[in-house]
Amino acid sequence: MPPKTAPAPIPLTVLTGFLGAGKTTLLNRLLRDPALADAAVVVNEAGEVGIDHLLVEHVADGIVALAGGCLCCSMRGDLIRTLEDLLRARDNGRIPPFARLVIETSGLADPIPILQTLTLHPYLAMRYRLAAVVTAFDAVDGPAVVERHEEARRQLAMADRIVLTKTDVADTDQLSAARATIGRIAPAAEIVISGEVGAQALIAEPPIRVRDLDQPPTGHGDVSTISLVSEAALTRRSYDLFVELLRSAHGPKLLRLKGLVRIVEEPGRPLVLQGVRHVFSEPRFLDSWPDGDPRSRLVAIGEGLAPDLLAGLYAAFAGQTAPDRADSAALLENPLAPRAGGLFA
Ligand SMILES: Nc1nc2c(ncn2[C@@H]2O[C@H](COP(=O)(O)OP(=O)(O)OP(=O)(O)O)[C@@H](O)[C@H]2O)c(=O)[nH]1
Repeated sequence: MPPKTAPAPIPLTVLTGFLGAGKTTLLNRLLRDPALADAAVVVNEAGEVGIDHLLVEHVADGIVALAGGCLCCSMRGDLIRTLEDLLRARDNGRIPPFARLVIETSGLADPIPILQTLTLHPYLAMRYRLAAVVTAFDAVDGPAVVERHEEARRQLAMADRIVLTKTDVADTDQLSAARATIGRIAPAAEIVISGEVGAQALIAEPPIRVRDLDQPPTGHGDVSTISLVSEAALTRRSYDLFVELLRSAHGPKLLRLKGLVRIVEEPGRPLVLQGVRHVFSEPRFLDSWPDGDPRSRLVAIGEGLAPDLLAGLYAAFAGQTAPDRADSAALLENPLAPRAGGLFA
């Protein structure tokens, strides 16, 4: 019998970039390309409640959601298990033999511990081959974010390829500043424009480079993630007020707010909420609840957020009154007044 040869390692792309930089939007578009039809995708989110995998529309069967923490810290063991499980399922024929793997990290991820795990784990390093690190970089906010968040700086520094996002809304000065920041932190990285790239942005392999992975993990400072799951629905009007209040009273602290919201007037389909720092996208409805679960799910990531901020505010606007909780009228009158229960602590 001829000796068994080891299977060729599966190319793996790490897609990273800070909170709201545009990773999921990019991935969603590129996965429609037949060149990525045989890709498996792992989506990691910092919140307990996963949202992103529900918004990646096209390869639902090939997507694994890893919510509940950052791959760079609490979830490293889960990443290893997930990648091993995928291999086992592939080897046993339980899932199609995917030909490449894309890992979308959470926006808060320090990429260095993730790259350490992928390149130093004996079994994973044998079965997967790091093909490229691709970083989504917000052309409008990116430079300021890099100054404040070490995670964002490392995401740039580790990149083989940087996909500049939001160039459609950036002015010339912002574009120059974004390119200058990249030139300073990642001078060797290839730069491409989000709206102009196809699947090759995730597939093409740059020349092999040596990265300095011998750096201690960066913490996430005072940044915390809070989540909410609720069966209660908001009316369109109370939804607008809820978001407006979050934005006006807590905007400076919020790095990211996203979710699916159950709306009284449209019970059959969720409204998608997307906020990145002070910028909120126009609300849009999906055609249906992506996983058949018609509950509102929200995640907020920010600095110094009170743990019960989302739950308290949402309940108030959904009309769920409680003795120790301000109702929506009181909140609108004075959103910053301290409340029993510490809603605005
Ligand atoms: N104008 C504009 N908006 C964009 C672009 N890319 C993403 N967005 C918007 O930015 C917001 C965040 O986009 P996502 O793709 O969810 O960002 P992300 O990096 O996956 O976010 P996290 O996973 O939460 O870190 C959404 O409202 C998108 O519609 C872009 O190129 N141009």
